[in-house]
Amino acid sequence: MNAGIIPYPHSTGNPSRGMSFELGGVNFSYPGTQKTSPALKDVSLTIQAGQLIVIVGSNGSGKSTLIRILSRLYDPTSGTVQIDGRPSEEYIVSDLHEATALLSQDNQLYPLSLHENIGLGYPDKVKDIGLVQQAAEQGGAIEFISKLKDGMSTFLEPIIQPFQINLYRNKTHVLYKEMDALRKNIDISGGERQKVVAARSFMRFQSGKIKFVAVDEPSSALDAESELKLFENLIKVRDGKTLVFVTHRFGHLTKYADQIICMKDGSVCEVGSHEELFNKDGEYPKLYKIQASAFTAQ
Ligand SMILES: Nc1ncnc2c1ncn2[C@@H]1O[C@H](COP(=O)(O)OP(=O)(O)OP(=O)(O)O)[C@@H](O)[C@H]1O
Repeated sequence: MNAGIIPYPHSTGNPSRGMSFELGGVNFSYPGTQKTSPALKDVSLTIQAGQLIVIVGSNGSGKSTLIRILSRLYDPTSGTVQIDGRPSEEYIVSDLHEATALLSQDNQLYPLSLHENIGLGYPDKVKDIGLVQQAAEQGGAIEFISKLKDGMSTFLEPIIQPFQINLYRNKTHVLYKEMDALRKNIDISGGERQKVVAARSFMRFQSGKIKFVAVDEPSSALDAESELKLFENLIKVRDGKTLVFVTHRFGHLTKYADQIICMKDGSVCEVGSHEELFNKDGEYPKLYKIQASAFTAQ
């Protein structure tokens, strides 16, 4: 990856409205991949600052890869990416990452309390109980956290291995009871993990540095109602941010979108609003109708 020297945000573009993107003829193959066709093929598109974009398409069509290029986790194999009107490689990569909140299935939780896991989104304010609580609510995590005996203080995945070696056969040892309690880790579900990570993103928003929010398929872990709530809460704080959402669920998301980007086999096959795309004989109405029929079929 090319490391630039220009800080972000920069006076070019209008970062106060969110990050803008312009992709020209982007091709991308994963390093060392066995696949003969690239993950992205000749992708050209424009995302204006502050827009709400929804990316749809069938499995393997390149949605997550596009998000990774926009988030500058990878540079294209060929083609150009402009951010706020400048080649993306001119910027300091860590600055771009600091201005980006990426919410995906890959997100990590740490062996810390739930409070700390959320507060880490904005370390300067980790001790601000009210702010962390608010982020937990916005991420949709507060409901399940309030049902835990220790609430926000619940510790996730404690690392006990190094301490238990001399204890596990000695049940009378004074520390055995402590160790036994620790061993009963709080194991939270995939959807609950996603909500904690979402809460951490809302905490990051408090820093005022986030200009681009990418949400990659929370629906694989979140139920429909939780996804809708997360989406509504993101909409409430979207001011000054560009929001890109990848989803397999159509409806509320796609109807709100300024632009829907529909992908097929690594290429962008259609771009437009729900109304524009729905009335054409293309991939979008096909995917939409397949999904609708799954709910209406007897
Ligand atoms: N880390 C990786 N290494 C190699 N190939 C990858 C990697 N991630 C994705 N691919 C390949 O790149 C192509 C596009 O994948 P991508 O994950 O972007 O699709 P997607 O539209 O997000 O799919 P899905 O809806 O299944 O999540 C696929 O052929 C996939 O197998």
